[in-house]
Amino acid sequence: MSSSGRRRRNTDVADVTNATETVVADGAPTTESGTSLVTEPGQATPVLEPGKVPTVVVDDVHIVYKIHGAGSGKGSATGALSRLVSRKTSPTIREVHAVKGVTFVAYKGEAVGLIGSNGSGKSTILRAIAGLLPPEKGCVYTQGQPSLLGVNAAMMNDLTGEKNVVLGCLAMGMPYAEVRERYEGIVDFSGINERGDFISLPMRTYSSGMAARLRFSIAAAKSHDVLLIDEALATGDARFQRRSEDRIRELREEAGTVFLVSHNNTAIRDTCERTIWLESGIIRMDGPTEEVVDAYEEYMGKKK
Ligand SMILES: Nc1ncnc2c1ncn2[C@@H]1O[C@H](COP(=O)(O)OP(=O)(O)OP(=O)(O)O)[C@@H](O)[C@H]1O
Repeated sequence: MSSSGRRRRNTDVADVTNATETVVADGAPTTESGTSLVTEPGQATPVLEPGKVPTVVVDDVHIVYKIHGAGSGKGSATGALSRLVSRKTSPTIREVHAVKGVTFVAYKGEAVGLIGSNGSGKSTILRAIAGLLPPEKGCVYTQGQPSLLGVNAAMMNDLTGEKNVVLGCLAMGMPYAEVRERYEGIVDFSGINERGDFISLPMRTYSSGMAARLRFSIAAAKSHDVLLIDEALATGDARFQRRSEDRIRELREEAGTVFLVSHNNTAIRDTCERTIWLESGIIRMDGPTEEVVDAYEEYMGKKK
């Protein structure tokens, strides 16, 4: 496996194994079957861990956003004058190096929390795992098709909740007969109809919490090899959060891997046994949730 280049691949476990075998060949521990990996914090290459099945391998990933037209002074008279004088026709491109050499491996049946202060790169790494952002350098390997569930995930605001449930399920590849079968369950889980027939109203009439609940309910209706959740739990009320946490546990038992990005440390503690702490695009800590969240809370306390 090459760990450089602007590439992202979806591979099966066998491909992941083959890919990582090359990387770990020089002295890193491998399993007998060679099918699983371990990552140690700050380590540059993913390493195999015995007896586990890898579902996501993030290998020295760098993500750089390029912002076009972000040159200083753009739009102002002085900016225009300086462009005229310097004869520059195109405005400057600015780069934000959001993720800087992140390496880790996630396994089947794991729920992994992603924490860190604002702008630390959590959502960016999630989008890279989902295949929505190409790495500037490094590779992401995944088992199956990862599904990203974010509070901003696209829903058709002018369509009713009902239509969005059907479209969302079809978009996840569910056959129409199964959508009809699961429809009631999804609406019940979301609790949208608890205070009236809201499901027949356009999504634009929903509060952000209601919309997030419906999104979660649609995504959670299907088993995913890799489910990526960005803050969805933070917006629901306490009862819905408990229900979502239970569902996340079930999804993990159905053989998937769940990633949860959240500023709600209680949700992270209750849902994930492993947590990765990112700061300024770099992994600061990766380990058991209790240890990592304790260290993060101490860091945030000190920062105040
Ligand atoms: N579309 C974008 N274009 C340019 N820069 C971006 C874009 N999205 C994010 N960034 C930058 O990348 C960095 C990481 O952002 P990201 O959203 O991944 O952080 P985060 O840890 O999820 O933050 P938060 O906790 O506030 O949601 C930040 O510096 C941010 O300004």
